Amino acid sequence: MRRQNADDRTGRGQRSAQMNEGLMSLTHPTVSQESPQKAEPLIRLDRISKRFPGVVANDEVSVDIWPGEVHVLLGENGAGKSTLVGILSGIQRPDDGNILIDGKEADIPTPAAALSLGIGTVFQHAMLVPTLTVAENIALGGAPLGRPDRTGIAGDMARVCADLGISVDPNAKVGQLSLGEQQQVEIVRAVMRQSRVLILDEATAMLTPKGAEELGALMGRLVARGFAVIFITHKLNEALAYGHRITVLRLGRKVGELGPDDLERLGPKDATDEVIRLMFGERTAAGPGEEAHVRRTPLTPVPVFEIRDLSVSDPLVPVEDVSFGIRAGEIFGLAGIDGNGQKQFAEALAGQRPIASGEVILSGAEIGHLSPGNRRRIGLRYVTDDRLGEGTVGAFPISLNLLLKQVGEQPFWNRGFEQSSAIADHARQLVSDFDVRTPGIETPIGKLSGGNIQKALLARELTGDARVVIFAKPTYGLDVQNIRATRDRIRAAADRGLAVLLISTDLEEVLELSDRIAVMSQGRIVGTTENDTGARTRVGAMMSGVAA
Ligand SMILES: Nc1ncnc2c1ncn2[C@@H]1O[C@H](COP(=O)(O)OP(=O)(O)OP(=O)(O)O)[C@@H](O)[C@H]1O
Repeated sequence: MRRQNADDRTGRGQRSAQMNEGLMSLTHPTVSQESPQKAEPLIRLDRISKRFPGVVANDEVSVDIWPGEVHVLLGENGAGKSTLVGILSGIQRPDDGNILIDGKEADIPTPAAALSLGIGTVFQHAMLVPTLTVAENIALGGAPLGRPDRTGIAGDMARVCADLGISVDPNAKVGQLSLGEQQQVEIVRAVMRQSRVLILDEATAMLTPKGAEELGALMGRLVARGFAVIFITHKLNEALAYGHRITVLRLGRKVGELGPDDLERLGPKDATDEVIRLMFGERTAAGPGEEAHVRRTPLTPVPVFEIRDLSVSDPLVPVEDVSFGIRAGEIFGLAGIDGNGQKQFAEALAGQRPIASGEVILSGAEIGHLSPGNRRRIGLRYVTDDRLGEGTVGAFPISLNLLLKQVGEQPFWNRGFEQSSAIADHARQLVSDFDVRTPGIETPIGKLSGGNIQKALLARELTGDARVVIFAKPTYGLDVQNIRATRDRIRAAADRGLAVLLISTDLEEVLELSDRIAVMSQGRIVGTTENDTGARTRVGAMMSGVAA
């Protein structure tokens, strides 16, 4: 892990003056190199609030963005980071609060407005046209620096690239560049459009370790030249290696900020501990009925569901060598930041994706070669997080959706003929048992609220001869009541003796329900722990890429 010295970090170092002259005159007439840490921040977000139905994504968040600093935004999935930068980049409008740029109140109604205010955004997946060259992409959407001609653009680009230490061929087709190089092109484009603030939203998430390191070094060079960088990451080592200031968000609120002095004083180890405490520390607000995890039924000694050395091919996140077992009555939590292979893993277990190698064993029998339907018949159930896409057919009535995985089977179909009264009886029973609020069983399921669709999915997957249930992000996007109802169902399923795999990006949920917890990162299990005292910190550390 590399930390820059204080001069580097504030951009006050001697090297900046001459080195930057060319670039600064080209791009940055307003940022003073003498004192980037002047009294006024470049951007002040003042008590910004943003609400979505059922959730406060940003709750009076105040953040100052200084030139010459990489400002890291940290927080669990759903903490409110993307909403906050979305407000800055003109994608979202705040409900309350003010944005000040250079001390003056600013309105950012559109992405174009953000650009014209000097705020550029670089996304995880580069937003360039792959069939065009680098220079053509840079010229797209308006000529940077008022230069309509290609030669002029190429000249400006060469200067910016040279100054930032980037070597990209302007004539190369973007589709042939690595993702890291594409992001560099986006940064060059933003600089050439006179951006003063660069937002990098999980820009390192898809990069190789080398690509991430190069991007980190480039961020360092940018801030040394007086730019401000807002960097969102889930990796603590990156936050501490490249960040000069760290703001931690939790459940939409700002829960802490470590400035350059704090980071210097604490050093990497104590700063890591402090950030983990802020991100995952004591529960801030217990929801109704939330309580510490209590085991209610004794577990069987032998796992009923076992995964041995399972690997799943995937171009983005391959799953590698995953092994664990779940006993009847046990809830095994699989925590992790979204997009770390959980979906690929769950789909492979459910039979929706081929397994590259390894075994899936249910009650002693290897089932990895079985179709999804046959896995279901022997008791394996999968509650997908894609409720409307993969889990249900929106235009079909509830009654049919409740039987979607049993179409053609007795007693609901007989020699290909629908048995309407059996289907209706079954639907009425489940709608009543699972409290699905609907005008009727013939209502298209797509017309129901998210919470009621989830109830119908649970009804379908938890009834019959279920023995193992895999839940993928089961409460994602639900309101508080439906979250409670879903968690109660999960616990009740385990209490009935089912083996439960709970895949969730919500650490509170995993801690509330699980007996044991594993963390998946980049397709691998990076650690497993009992859900006992200290589990929160251990799991939080593993989720942030810090060894527990
Ligand atoms: N367009 C939207 N409509 C409804 N809810 C939304 C919308 N955008 C975000 N949310 C909700 O707002 C909350 C904050 O989301 P946000 O994406 O800002 O978090 P985040 O910290 O960026 O998470 P992640 O690390 O997963 O990207 C979440 O509960 C999310 O579900």
